[in-house]
Amino acid sequence: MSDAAAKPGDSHKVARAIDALRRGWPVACGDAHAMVRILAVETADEQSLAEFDGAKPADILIGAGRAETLKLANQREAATPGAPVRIQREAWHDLAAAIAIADPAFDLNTPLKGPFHALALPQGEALAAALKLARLANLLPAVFVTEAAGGDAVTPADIAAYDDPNDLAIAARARLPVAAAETAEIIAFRHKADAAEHVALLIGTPNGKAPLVRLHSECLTGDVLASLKCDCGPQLSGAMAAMAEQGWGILLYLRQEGRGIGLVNKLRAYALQDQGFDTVDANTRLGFAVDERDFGIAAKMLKLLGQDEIRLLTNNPEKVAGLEAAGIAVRERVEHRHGENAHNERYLATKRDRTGHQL
Ligand SMILES: Nc1nc2c(ncn2[C@@H]2O[C@H](COP(=O)(O)OP(=O)(O)OP(=O)(O)O)[C@@H](O)[C@H]2O)c(=O)[nH]1
Ligand SMILES: [Zn+2]
Repeated sequence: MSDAAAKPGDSHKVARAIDALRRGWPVACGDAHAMVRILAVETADEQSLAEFDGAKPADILIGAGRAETLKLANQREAATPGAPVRIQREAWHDLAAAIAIADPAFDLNTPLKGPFHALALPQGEALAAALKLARLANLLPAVFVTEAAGGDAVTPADIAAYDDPNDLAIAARARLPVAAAETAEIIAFRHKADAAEHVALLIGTPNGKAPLVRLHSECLTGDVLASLKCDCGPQLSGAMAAMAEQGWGILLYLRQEGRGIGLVNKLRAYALQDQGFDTVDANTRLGFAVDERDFGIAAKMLKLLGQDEIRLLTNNPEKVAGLEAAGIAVRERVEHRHGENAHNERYLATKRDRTGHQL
């Protein structure tokens, strides 16, 4: 098997695998212990599935949160919404049926009948890595899966190392006067594996004190379109105003759209919210964790800026814990409430009641 020779944490292989999944091409994933081949359900077509299936139809791998909606219990780690659940493919599971298993959008119109049979997961590590690969590709965590006999594969170790915050570096910086503050500097960061460029906006002038910091996760709908479904737009401008007023602050604009599930999946979550599910249940019904973000990236950005003691504008204790775990001392949590309206009332109530936000 050639992966014994490959260097661990091979980001080229992961990048190629992500690209392949998005294009609807099969990918081999695993190591010397267990290896599988996968094909993303969302990007498969009749022909690619027929080629992939071979003599025995490939099974379907989904996230445990989605499996719960389908009334499927996982044998392992059923409590983790993102854990893999392997469904035995039955004769009636054609591509359309597989898409209905993967995507909850049509659950209410065409309830899935089942019964579904979950299989044991002897290749658990390879299967968990396969689902992480689909998530890194911003696809639904749902893939066709079949055993692979060996050959060149992307390994769980490659995938685990792929989004390592230590691979982040400052790429460019320039003065950027903004409406909130004429004295400001923008700094762009690049990650060797990821095309998404994170940004820091330094507002005002360092004064030797712990800066006021805001971790803002990208929200195209809120930041650009002024969506009323969330509080992101007003929180963004509110953070810049607070920093300008204090004379020294750092806004981190993190390219973690939709709490890390990507724009398309966030809009799928919105469609589920139109059906009555809240923001937490919408994420888990899609097979994602409630929050897929990794605040290690933000911590690394702060360290590259020479700041390891901060005051944080947030209502989310997970942000404080995530930064502290990554070596940033959060000296103070500063409440950050902005932009409540009739459309985001339920969203904010869900944050307060179900995700521990201090609202
Ligand atoms: N998946 C998903 N993401 C959402 C939803 N609504 C907003 N978001 C995303 O949530 C992120 C905004 O989170 P933040 O502003 O960091 O808010 P927070 O984690 O609640 O914490 P604070 O605002 O700091 O208290 C953005 O990436 C949005 O795109 C939703 O219903 N589903
Ligand atoms: Zn938003």
